Amino acid sequence: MNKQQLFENIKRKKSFLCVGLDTDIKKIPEHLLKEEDPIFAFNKAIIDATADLCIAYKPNLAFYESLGVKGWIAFEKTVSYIKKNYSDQFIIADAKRGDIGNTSEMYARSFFDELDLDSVTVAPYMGEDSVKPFLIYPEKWVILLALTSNKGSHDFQLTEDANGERLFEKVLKTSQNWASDEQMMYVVGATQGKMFQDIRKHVPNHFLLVPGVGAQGGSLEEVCKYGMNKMCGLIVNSSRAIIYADKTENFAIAAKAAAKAVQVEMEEQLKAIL
Ligand SMILES: O=c1ccn([C@@H]2O[C@H](COP(=O)(O)O)[C@@H](O)[C@H]2O)c(=O)[nH]1
Repeated sequence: MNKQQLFENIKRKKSFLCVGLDTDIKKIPEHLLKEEDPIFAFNKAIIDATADLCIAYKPNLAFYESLGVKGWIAFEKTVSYIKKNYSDQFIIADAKRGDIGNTSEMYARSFFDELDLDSVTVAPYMGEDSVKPFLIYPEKWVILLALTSNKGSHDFQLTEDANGERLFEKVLKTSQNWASDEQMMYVVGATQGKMFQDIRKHVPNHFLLVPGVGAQGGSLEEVCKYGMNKMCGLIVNSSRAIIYADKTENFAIAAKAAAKAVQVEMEEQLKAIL
């Protein structure tokens, strides 16, 4: 999917919501445990309930890999289900990969060749040769970690060099030599609030993947105020607040209501640019 198609989906659905499929076997409703593949059964119900309200899904690989082969099978089934039934959805593998070149090449192969996903999150720490192998696939996206939503983002990302440049700024500046805004996005946590102003000074036109609303308490209003651009430029993720809105047999209805509440807020925010 290219940038324009992403924007068309945002306009059509009046939403820039990404539903995070962080599916934890210990948190899903008990009645699903008797299913042959409880994780897939849960995901399928969540996807069917939310697809008209969001433009992207973000399964986080940790939740699947932690279950071994069964988890990987549930992940593949989930991806195939979305692609077959909701082909307009942008799929993000939140895997935070990145290694020496030939190893990154293998990661890229699994997410782009084998699974045909739209994008993968990548850590910038190992530099250009660790990111480039993901960039040889047309219309596939690297989503580079820039300024994350957690407290630990202060440990390295916000530290300054002798010229007062912060590490996340160096990431934004240097990585723009590797790919354009048609192939690269950045992760910026919703909890970073006003910092979106600084982010936009470096990357005015890029899409940003923004986790941290909902369970982590980030403000959608602030993200939009400081981070929205003329093509929206935001994919805002919420995982736990949507998928675990209810733990009973009504979980999918509750997930839909939680997603709807966010979408309504997004529709209001989009009025600034549409
Ligand atoms: O800076 C980051 C980068 C990634 N994440 C991931 O996003 C979701 C957030 O889940 P919630 O339940 O909505 O808090 C999760 O997969 C994280 O690993 C992030 O939160 N912050």
